[in-house]
This record gives sequence, structure tokens and C-alpha cells, in this order.
Amino acid sequence: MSLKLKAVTEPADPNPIGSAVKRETVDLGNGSDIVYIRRFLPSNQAWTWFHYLDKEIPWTRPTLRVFGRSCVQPRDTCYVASPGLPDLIYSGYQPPAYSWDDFPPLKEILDAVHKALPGSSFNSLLLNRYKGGNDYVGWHSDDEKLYGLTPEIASVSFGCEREFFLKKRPKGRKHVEEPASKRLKMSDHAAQHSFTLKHGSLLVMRGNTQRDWIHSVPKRAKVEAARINLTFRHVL
Ligand SMILES: O=C(O)CCC(=O)C(=O)O
Ligand SMILES: [Fe+2]
Repeated sequence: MSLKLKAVTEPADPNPIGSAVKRETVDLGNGSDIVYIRRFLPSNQAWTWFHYLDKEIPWTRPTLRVFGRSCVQPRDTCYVASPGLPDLIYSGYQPPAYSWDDFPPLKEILDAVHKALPGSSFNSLLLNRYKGGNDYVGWHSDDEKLYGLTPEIASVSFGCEREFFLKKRPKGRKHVEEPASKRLKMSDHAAQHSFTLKHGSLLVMRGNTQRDWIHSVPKRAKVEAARINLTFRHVL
């Protein structure tokens, strides 16, 4: 009887988290760039996390002050940060900072992001939930001082895909979040980029992007399903 040796290989995980999956880089010029990884998380894993976040995160819809007027933020939000960091305040609102320990899956997602972006060290997270197509984020940049001059912001998307637009920051205008119009004017097209943020994708804004560009996720009348977005940031 001859013994045949058979090489036994574990069935390979087709997409281990944080592994080398295809990434696209868009050079916006002047030291700004975007990295987009469409298949960052395996779809099943991303759905498990979507349902966890949808249910377990203490979502709130705060009242903001924009141009001296009060308005309800057009999406749900929550904030998580490491202990001892300065408070985040935007549009007159200071979100309470929850702990990473309160939501263990967030630490797993953070680990995956760190693996995909060697050298990064995020210590805070702003979560957004868009319940349907009426929820949006208006044109803004995340240029709060506590992130420093060239912040890296890593954005992970779950659930319904939505469009993410970037356009050059209008000259001489200080940023304040303003409603995102449905369509960009033709004259704006040269200095704009758009990405369809897929379920399980990772988009990273780097370099001077917050200084020179503004971004938005506009309303979409036909969209009914929810989307959850996590933006990881480093507070100095
Ligand atoms: O939902 C998104 O993809 C973007 C969210 C965003 O820009 C922000 O939280 O600052
Ligand atoms: Fe933003």
C-alpha cells in the first residue's frame, strides 16, 4: 500500500480583513489625495456590523447652530473617542464622547483600518446614520483645529450605497456646513470628483484635502434604505 501525501490547504479566506485588496488613488493636486478601497470588508462581515451598529449605537439627532440659526442635523450621529482628548465641538454642538470599550466591534473595525493604512493611529470616531434618501451631509470640510493641518480621515461605509462628492473649496470662504444641492453646476465639473460609497468600502482623505476641498453626501429622493458611515480621525 502506498501512502499518498496530499497537500491539505485550509480553504483560503477570499478576502481577509485588512488584506491587500485593490485600492484606487486619486491625486487631487497640491498635496491632496483620496484612496478608495471598494472591497475593504467582506460583505457578510460588513452586514453583521451594520446590524450591530444600527441597534446598539445611542444615535442622536442634535440641534446645530449654523449661520446663527438653529437646525436639526439631517442625520443621526454619535461620537467615540479615547480618554483624555480635547472635546470635539462643531456647529455649536459638543457631542458626548463614548468609549471604545462600550462597543467592542468598533475596535475590530479600527484594527482593520489600521492594518490597511500602515502608520495611521486613529483615536476618535464620528458615526453617521442616514436613515433614508432625505438624510444628508451638506458641503463642509473637517478642518477643526484639533485634527491638525493635514488630517487623515478614514471613512468606512455600511448598507445602502450613497454618492460622495468632493469639490474645490470656494476661495475666501470660511467653511460652514451648507445644504448640498442635488446637482453640481456645469461650471463646477472640472474641480469635482464623485465616488459611490459601496457597502464595506473604505475611503481615505489625506494631505491637504480638508484645507483645499469640501465634501458632501447629498439627498437622494429615490433612496429608502439606511446607510451607516464611520469616520476615523486622529485628534492631536
Ligand atoms: O457619510 C459620509 O460618507 C461622510 C461623512 C462626513 O463627511 C463627516 O462625518 O464629516
Ligand atoms: Fe466630513
